[in-house]
Amino acid sequence: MMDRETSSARLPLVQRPRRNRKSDWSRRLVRENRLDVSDLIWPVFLIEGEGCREAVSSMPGVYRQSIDLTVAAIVEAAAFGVPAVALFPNTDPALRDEKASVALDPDNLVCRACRAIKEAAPDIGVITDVALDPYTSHGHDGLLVGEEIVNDETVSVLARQAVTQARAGADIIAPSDMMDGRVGAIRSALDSEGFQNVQIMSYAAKYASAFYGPFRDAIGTSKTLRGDKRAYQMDPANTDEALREVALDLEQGADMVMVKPGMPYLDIIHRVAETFHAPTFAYQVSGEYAMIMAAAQNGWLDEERAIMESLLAFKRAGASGVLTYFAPRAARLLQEA
Ligand SMILES: NCc1[nH]cc(CCC(=O)O)c1CC(=O)O
Ligand SMILES: [Mg+2]
Repeated sequence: MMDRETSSARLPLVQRPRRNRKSDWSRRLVRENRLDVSDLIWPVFLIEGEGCREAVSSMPGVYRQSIDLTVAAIVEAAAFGVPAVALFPNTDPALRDEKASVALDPDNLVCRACRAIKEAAPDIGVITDVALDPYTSHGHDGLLVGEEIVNDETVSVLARQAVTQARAGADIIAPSDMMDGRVGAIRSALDSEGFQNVQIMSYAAKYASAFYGPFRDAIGTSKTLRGDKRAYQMDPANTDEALREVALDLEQGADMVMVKPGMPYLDIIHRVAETFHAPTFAYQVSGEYAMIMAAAQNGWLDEERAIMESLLAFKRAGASGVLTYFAPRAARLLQEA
């Protein structure tokens, strides 16, 4: 029997939320969200050559690799069940020009990689990036005329770039440029070339963010980028505008939409998912990757726990999946768990 003093200290609570947390089996039983390998899209960086592998110094553990090594890594990721990869080329600076000519070359790095991946790993989805920044001498996503990134002229190049990628076997075209009207133009260009089944994942709400820094190191645009991208990427202060952007892209034929960056924009992901009920993806961008890795390398964070918690947060916010440089690692951790 309890003595009078102890029992009088008991709070008269009917609800004790801690009861459900008392053991692992119980926590699993009431868990609301789960991260699954099928949620992961792996962005990879390409370079020319054979057997070539270069570290991206601002992204510890991430490499730019030639097509052969990329294909081998993707075969492995596919075996773990990663459903899709996203390709980003580091173009030889000598090949970059004002018109982004290489974007339309059917034998550019991305197109060759696409064909090689489709051949070696036919069951993984290949996502190609539509934007001109890997190909322009000034590092902008569109054509620069005077001081302006011109919208409509850029859109017609983007539509041709998309068709070029579809011909190389791309499964999903992902425009990351933020020009107005590009989703509609890409949809009709794809359809008129017989690519009705090629999907569009639109970077619908992409913000002008400081968190893209390491990515620009990876594709070699940090040094060449003239000015910034605020005249086409969104103002980090805005939410309603993100909903208007998403609405426009869905009207124009986007099959999936994306919010980018990820963790600082979980509120946007949540509102987009709740409002449109369309497949909504988050991009955990290079700067987010760099933050977690830098803190972990300093011993300030538990690396694996921080990775998995950050990814689960996207699911909780309502994302259908997440583009993350941690994809192969997270896939392995999920399998071990
Ligand atoms: N088309 C540009 C593009 N596509 C993907 C990223 C960033 C991805 C990342 O930071 O991981 C960017 C950077 C930018 O807008 O300058
Ligand atoms: Mg838009």
